[in-house]
Amino acid sequence: MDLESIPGVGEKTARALRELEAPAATVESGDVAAIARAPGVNEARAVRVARGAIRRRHDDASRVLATDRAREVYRDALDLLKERTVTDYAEKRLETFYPSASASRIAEAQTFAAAATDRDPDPAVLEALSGVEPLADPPTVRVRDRCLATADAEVYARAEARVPELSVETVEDTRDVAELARSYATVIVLDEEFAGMDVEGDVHVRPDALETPAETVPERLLAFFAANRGRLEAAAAVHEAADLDAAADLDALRDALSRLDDDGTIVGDAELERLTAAVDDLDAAVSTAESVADDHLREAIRERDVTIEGTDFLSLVEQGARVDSLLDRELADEYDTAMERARDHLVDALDLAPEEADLAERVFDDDPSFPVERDESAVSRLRTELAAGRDRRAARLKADLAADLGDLREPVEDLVRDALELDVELAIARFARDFDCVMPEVRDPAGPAERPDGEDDESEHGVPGGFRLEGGRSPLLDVEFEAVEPVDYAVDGVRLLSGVNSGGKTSTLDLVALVVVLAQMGMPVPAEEVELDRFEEVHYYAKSQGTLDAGAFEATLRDFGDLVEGADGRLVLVDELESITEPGASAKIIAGILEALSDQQTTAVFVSHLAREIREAADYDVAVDGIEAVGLVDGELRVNRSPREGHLARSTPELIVEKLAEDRGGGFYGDLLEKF
Ligand SMILES: Nc1ncnc2c1ncn2[C@@H]1O[C@H](COP(=O)(O)OP(=O)(O)OP(=O)(O)O)[C@@H](O)[C@H]1O
Repeated sequence: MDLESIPGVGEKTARALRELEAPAATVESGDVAAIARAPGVNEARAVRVARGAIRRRHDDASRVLATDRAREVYRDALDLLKERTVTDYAEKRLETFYPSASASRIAEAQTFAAAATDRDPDPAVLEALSGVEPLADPPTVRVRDRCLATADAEVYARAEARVPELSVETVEDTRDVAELARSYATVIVLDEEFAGMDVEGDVHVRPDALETPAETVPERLLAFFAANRGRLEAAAAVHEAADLDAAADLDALRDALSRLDDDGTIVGDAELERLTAAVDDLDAAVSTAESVADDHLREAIRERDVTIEGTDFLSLVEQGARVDSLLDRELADEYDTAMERARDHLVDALDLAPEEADLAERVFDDDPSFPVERDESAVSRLRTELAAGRDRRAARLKADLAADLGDLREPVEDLVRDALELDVELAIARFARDFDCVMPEVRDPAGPAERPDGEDDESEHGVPGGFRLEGGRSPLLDVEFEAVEPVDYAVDGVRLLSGVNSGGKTSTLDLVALVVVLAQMGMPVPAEEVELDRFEEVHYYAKSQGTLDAGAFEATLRDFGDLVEGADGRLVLVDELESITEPGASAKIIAGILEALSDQQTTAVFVSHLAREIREAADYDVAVDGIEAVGLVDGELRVNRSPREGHLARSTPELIVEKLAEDRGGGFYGDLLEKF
């Protein structure tokens, strides 16, 4: 696959991605953590790469978010979802969902989101998720008692690259190998031609050693699993709590992890522990054994009358003969007992096996002496034997464990990824529950032939183009979600939206934008029912803060000039454009924009307080909807939040004048009311 054909992937990123084990599959998987393992590719870039891969898959060059405010709404939508994740992974992964104008992309994302909303966001699962993170590669462990050897320069280079844990040595002949065998406990020769050589030491000829790293450097697997223990245990717990099918055998995984220490060494093997302790305690145990023997002898001597014959006494004095000979003769039995006790102590204290006990016997020889003396060379032999036993056992256990872990290595990648992906799904599920969402119906927009100008095209759903939402409630309002009043609104074509102050006009535009953006991301939307055309672009303009100076005004007019050019398939939402300049000019400008848009397949809502003036300035019959006040209650307006179609809502001042006129029975207020 040509990675550079992914939108946004240049030569440099492509090169980095090629370092991944399976570049094409990884990029396509959307697994942002896996993509971010490419050197120099951070998470933000990984998200862009994953999105680029989605775009390429769907041949989707759409740029739905056409204005700053539209992009803000997307950020808000994303935040609502991201707030409901547990893991960083899921936060990043959610960013791969973008509002698209591609039918197949929206359908794909909808399938994912629909399955996600069926998930149960059980607190136990969320709790377990808190420990899950993408698997990490621990730093390379250096193994110093083993080396690789080869006579071939190419093999040498390959070995260095593939097995950085071991030294790679160059050998020319068997003599060189023998030399290495004296410095390393194990030598692995990579060249076939050395097969059958007769060299002393632990030397193996294994031409496949580079292809079987689990055997060659079991330490690598052990270090990987040790470093990722917490994440793996958490991922296993997530699968159990969520009752998910696990990609790896969880019992086997737990068993393997229980045999592994955090530093990558083996634990839980009684024999290895015995041998390790025996080596460590050998010196202390021999000293204690000496004391045991000495104590016994001291006691025995103290209680004994020893008669020395004159000749013996003479030889003691004259020839410097040792008292040991006396000991031997006089206390032979006691000495034997003392030695036996010393040996027994050694065997007991070190928990020695029978063949080791034979070696231990020799630590205390039969030559009597007082105090008792160990045979250093026997101690050293025993130590060598025990250490060799320990190392052999450790190596075998490591190899066994590595074989078990080798079988788990790939499945655990899936295990962790599935747990992390579950977090993505649960965030969507929680979003859908928290805001009573529904899956919207995103329709193919009718082409010009199907929607002839000026005629209503009643589609098979009974609704013309544009959008129709029922019971929409925006989670972005400044009131508690429970207090948000549902809004129904359907728009086909170009509309002016009038309404009382603070009636909810801006909030309605926000709701429409949010619903459309979420819908085209493939996500559920906060409403009871929603149908919409698939929009090519969303142009949302927020209310400008005050009148613009000449330069900014010109720039804004240019924006709208561009907007009305080829506006087919666009959703245009504009909030109080009149605030950019003085009201008379504003009404004319808005009327002109509406005219231009009404000739096209555009869905537009312009919020304005100048609906009447705009209508007068326009040379076609501008459709006006209104958010109307139901009345004034205790000085506060009660409004119906759902815009009424074809209704110019009265303004707040008009409503207040009307109330005064009613209260006072006409008069000045009655005359004033006439003017509206
Ligand atoms: N659907 C709703 N449910 C509950 N409260 C709402 C709803 N819509 C709007 N509001 C409340 O009304 C306030 C004003 O809404 P908004 O700013 O949308 O009104 P507006 O008609 O655009 O006002 P203005 O004419 O002053 O620009 C919001 O801040 C919110 O508190």
